[in-house]
Amino acid sequence: MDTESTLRDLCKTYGPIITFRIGSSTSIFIAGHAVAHEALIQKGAAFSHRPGPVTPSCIFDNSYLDVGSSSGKRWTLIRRNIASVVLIPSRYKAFGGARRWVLQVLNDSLANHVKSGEPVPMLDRFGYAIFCLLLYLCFGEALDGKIIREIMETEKGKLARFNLLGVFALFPRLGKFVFKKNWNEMLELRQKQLSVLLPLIEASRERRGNIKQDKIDDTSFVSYINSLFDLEIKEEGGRKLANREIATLISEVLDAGSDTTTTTFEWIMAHLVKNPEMQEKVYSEVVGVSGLTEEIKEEDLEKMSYLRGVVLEGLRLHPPIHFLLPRVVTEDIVVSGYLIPKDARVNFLVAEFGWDPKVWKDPMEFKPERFMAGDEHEEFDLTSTKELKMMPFSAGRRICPGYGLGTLHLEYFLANVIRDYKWTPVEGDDVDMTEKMEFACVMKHSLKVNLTPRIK
Ligand code: HEM
Repeated sequence: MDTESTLRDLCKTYGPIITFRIGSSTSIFIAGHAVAHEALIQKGAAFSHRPGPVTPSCIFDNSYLDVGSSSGKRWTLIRRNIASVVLIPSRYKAFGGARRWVLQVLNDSLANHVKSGEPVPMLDRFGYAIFCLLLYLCFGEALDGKIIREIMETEKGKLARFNLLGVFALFPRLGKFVFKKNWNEMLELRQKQLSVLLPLIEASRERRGNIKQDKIDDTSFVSYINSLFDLEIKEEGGRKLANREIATLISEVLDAGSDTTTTTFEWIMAHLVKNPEMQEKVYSEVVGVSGLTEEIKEEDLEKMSYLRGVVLEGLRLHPPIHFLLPRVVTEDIVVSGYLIPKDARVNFLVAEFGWDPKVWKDPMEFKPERFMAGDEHEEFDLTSTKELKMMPFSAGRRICPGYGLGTLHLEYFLANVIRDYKWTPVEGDDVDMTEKMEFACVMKHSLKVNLTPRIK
């Protein structure tokens, strides 16, 4: 039995909050909706510090970014900045040109598969497309395919060793001694990462030259890198970020936005392949709103309530992240009657919230209708401000800054690929829904499907 299901069972037996004490350190896991809502939304300010590295790359550089947020300042600055680029809908919608380009990249690769008659490995195809898109968001331009592959390879290599990062951060000397081979592999990956990213950053910096800050209003297109060039670190005399630090931050967005979106997409496609009638419903809705061949616009997606239900249901049943980035409380606080002592590490059983039978009827079934008109979850609020029912993007001050962008990407690509192709299982393949925990919770056996173009 794995740690997560053990924790789930303990919560079922002993209540919504489980405390472990080892020596002087306290770890707390929260599974109750009301407790989590109060902790993250009402008392979120007390949960503001994070121990250990904030991102995988932080353990490499002894820089401003390295700080495990002991003052919270690093996080606040970086967090506000990323939010200013990806959280404002009118601003991320301005990346429409990039989405169209990536859709073309995806379509070309799917068309090649159809020609070859081979089943399509979904994770790989869609994963590459999302990477292209995130790199566009970071650099403000379409990068060369070879460079994209190189960056993707190093980021994947780092994420594959994600579990060891905590060890290196908490026990730097011992960790590097005991896991010497892994540490050397990580250093090699960091070198590779820098060798690709630094020249790109340098070229962007040169291009930007003396141009003053982009006119930032709600609708302007702001690439992430330009927002980083403009950041000033007040605590260090107003200095600007160094190129290595910028590489780290770009890598953070790539890691946070790629596997999460790709994995959710794969799970959703798996359900739609298993349930062809649901796939046909999505198809009819998309064609009804956008027509058979016209471009699917962002405003069209807002009219597709079944598609939205499919995406929310995918996020509920298969949240890619099962534990949040760890928190430490800054003062003794009482949450829903439970005392959480200062310095306790707190985490949340993310998946458990979406699977709770007290909140969700038939929680383990994939039912997009539960989010549609007439259902009690019709007005579902992904940010959990009023009530917490599930939290695939977390909740409160630290909610994923990419939640709007992530759902838009899922809706946009699903609408397009389902309108263009009928997706069917490979003969003899049952579509295995077994989970496997990596950086994200992925399908143990990656989805392979056959595609038939809808319009010949
Ligand atoms: C389906 C897609 C996605 C899911 C399910 C998801 C989920 C999450 C979760 C659970 C967290 C942890 C929050 C916490 O600890 O409270 C997180 C953090 C983060 N996500 Fe996402 N995410 C997605 C897509 C994206 C995208 C597209 C981007 C950016 C382009 C992004 C950027 C980030 C960043 C930068 C953080 C760290 C925030 C911080 O340090 O406070 N995510 N995400």
